[in-house]
Amino acid sequence: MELHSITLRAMLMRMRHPFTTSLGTEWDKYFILVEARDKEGRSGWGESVASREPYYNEETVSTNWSIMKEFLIPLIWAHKISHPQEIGAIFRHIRRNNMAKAALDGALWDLYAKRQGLSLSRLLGGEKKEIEVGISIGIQETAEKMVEQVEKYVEEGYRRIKVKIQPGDDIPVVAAIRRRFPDIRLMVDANSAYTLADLDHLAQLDQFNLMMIEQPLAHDDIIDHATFQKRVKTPICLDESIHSREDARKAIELGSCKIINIKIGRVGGLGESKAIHDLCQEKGIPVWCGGMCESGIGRGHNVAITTLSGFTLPGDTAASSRYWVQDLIDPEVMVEKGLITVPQAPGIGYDPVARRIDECTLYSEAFRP
Ligand SMILES: O=C(O)CCC(=O)C1=CC=C[C@@H](O)C1C(=O)O
Ligand SMILES: [Mg+2]
Repeated sequence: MELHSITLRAMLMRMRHPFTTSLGTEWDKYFILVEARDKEGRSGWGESVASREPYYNEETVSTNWSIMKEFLIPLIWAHKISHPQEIGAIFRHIRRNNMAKAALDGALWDLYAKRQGLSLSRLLGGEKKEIEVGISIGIQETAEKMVEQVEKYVEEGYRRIKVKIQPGDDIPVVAAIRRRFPDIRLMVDANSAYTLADLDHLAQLDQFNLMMIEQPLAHDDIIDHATFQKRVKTPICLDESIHSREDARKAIELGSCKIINIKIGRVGGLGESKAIHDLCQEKGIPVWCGGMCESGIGRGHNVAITTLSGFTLPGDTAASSRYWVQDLIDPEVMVEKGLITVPQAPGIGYDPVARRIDECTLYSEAFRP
């Protein structure tokens, strides 16, 4: 693949509604968009899911920008890349910075798929023509407001509901949802808001027949999660703790979880996502695709990876309209009765809209080999 340039854009998109988790509230979306262009003028697109602040993990928009500029983009220029599957190895000696790596990796996979005339889904080996999706609902001021939100998304047809919890906003909220909806597929995500001292309290969640409890304990833990998993019958799902296939292998061996949330950004790209998927499939661990409130570009990548057969649980890739008045892509990601029809056009299959991208660009920088 002979590249002409890589352009980074710092983007700002206003969110329809603020999104609150135990980590804080997001009011708008500040992120990096990557465009990799080949000599024939085709473009591949990727998105970094690092945020303004290092709360979800240690990465931010500014650390991603400098890691890409100083280290990752020069590594791309220094290698002849014939298939994007090679990128993982090219970046390997740069520790972590997975969201920066994944953004460049994603742009190169999209570009490669377009050059081959293949959808990204097919290139990755995905088979599904449609994917089942759920939604992630942020913490609300009251349990009643949470029930209203759940009602809205159940009516829209989402295939499972995930609600954010934190100490003080947990058991009564879940109880209120269950009273109103005894049978929906329901799960909770704590974003590491609890410790081992909360185990008795958290064990009360077992009475609600939840699909899973996502990342209840520390972001860097797999030991205490194993202790907790022994204590509860509800499956534990790891998100923040899993950065690689190796992390997944160790967590599975220890019994730290029964389900894994795969986020392409958190694990450093599509190659590593696929490796975790393959391992989990071999070990009988169901996986699903997490979300980071992505624009349409990141959503497109999420849709493509979800078509792999081991993604047996609905993910967090909701419709574009869940966060955006107007997305960056055409057509937007649409969800009907909880299903997304997988686009068959080359690459991610959703076209970036140049005017919309320009409107949201704060600043940009182009790099040439
Ligand atoms: O709608 C989405 O994209 C999923 C939103 C979501 O749940 C999350 C977004 C960003 C950071 C985290 O709090 C998080 C998650 O933990 O899964
Ligand atoms: Mg999570």
